[in-house]
Amino acid sequence: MEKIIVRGGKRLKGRVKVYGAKNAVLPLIAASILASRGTITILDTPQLEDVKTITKLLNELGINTQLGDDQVKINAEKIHSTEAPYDLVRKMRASILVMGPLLARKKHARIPLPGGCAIGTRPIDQHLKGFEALGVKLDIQQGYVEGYVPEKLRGARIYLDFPSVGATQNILMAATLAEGRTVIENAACEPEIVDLANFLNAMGARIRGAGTDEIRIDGVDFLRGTDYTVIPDRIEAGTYMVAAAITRGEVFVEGAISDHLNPLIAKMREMGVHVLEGENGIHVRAEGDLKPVDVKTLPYPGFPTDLQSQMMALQLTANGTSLITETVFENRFMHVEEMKRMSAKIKIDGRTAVIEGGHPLSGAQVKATDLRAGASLILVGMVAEGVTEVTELHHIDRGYVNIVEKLKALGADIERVTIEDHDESTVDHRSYA
Ligand SMILES: CC(=O)N[C@H]1[C@@H](OP(=O)(O)OP(=O)(O)OC[C@H]2O[C@@H](n3ccc(=O)[nH]c3=O)[C@H](O)[C@@H]2O)O[C@H](CO)[C@@H](O)[C@@H]1O
Ligand SMILES: C=C(OP(=O)(O)O)C(=O)O
Repeated sequence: MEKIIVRGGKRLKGRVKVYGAKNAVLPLIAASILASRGTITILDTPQLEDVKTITKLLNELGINTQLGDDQVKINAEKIHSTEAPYDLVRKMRASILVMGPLLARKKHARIPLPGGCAIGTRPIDQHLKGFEALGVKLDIQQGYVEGYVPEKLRGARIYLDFPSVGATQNILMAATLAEGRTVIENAACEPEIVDLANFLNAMGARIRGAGTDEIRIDGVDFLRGTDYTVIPDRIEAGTYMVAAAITRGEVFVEGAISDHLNPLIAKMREMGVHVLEGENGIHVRAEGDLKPVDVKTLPYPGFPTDLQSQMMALQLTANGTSLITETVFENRFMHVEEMKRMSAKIKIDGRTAVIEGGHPLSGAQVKATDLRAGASLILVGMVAEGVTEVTELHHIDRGYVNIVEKLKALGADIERVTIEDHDESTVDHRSYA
């Protein structure tokens, strides 16, 4: 078993560089399925477990991939299969993003239903509604969703009931090769959507309006390979910004794009954290008392749910009562019970967490209940008295490369260790996403 061991009390200082965005690169890799000519190279690709999982998934479809140190090369000229294996999909919900590209390219896809996960039920009804509007026939049986295109995909006007990031991406990808115009209304506006549209346009697609709530796609006959650099990870950047503030340190987060992080920057400033937005990154400095602040998670440009637990860690160090209302996922407070083991004073009232800041925190043995929860427990550990041990690291590895090394370089007392565990089963029963 692996653990991250943190000893609290160190002030972080220095410079940390963010990698390419997990939530941008996964859809780009899925979208590569659409390129029937030439090779795609995605630069600044982070070496995350999720990236390895989706490239393996492409390999299962017969697609050639080469994952290098900071790039992935994909040649999807030949595709042998249109069925995604359950073992890969259960590891990573973003696997569902291969469905739109497969339907567009091969007129068929059979994908295991991704199911729920720790943070919520996460249905895919909006993805499926979009596919049906484009002319896909769907059949759901034995835990799989199967789609086929009897004739051609045809452009349509699709209104999303909620601006789902994944549904917007899946429909956008399918529509690139549909006949005529598709309009996605109430589309998600996240920077990762804009990045996907820019990537598809570089492949020869005709997409306008990405980044607004109405995206128009005019179908083309084929897409081709291109070289493309993925955007920096705003959630990784935000995590290091909080790491600087929570330890009352001073850190330059290189590569962070402030436009992508406006809600976090605004809330940190309300708390009294000094945030300087530069061209090449964001400088964060904090000292002394911080003020409590109320936060509500929302689709972009609102406060991101993926930074909710990290923000909660910071609120624990503010003087007074803060609130967090989680409106995106119905069960994204799993970290609260773990934080309570570290003496955090938090109460949950429905979708709102009431955080009593300013009380001493103590190190404890805790487990990462999901990806961002894992990061937030490390953050609390950095200001807790004594030793914190975080387990279930497979969650953290889905989204953070070298988090221990990066925090150590900033001065944190942190290490990752492997403990012999004789009772451990040899069968991997872990569910990841
Ligand atoms: C790989 C990736 O990019 N993951 C991100 C993506 O996830 P993901 O794309 O899964 O998130 P969505 O925006 O789709 O989900 C938001 C909400 O919509 C609901 N919903 C979604 C689709 C659907 O068909 N029906 C439905 O009800 C979900 O259950 C959830 O409550 O956006 C989330 C919201 O910013 C982030 O937290 C995830 O990190
Ligand atoms: C929830 C997340 O990812 P996923 O959608 O892949 O589970 C995340 O990145 O915080």
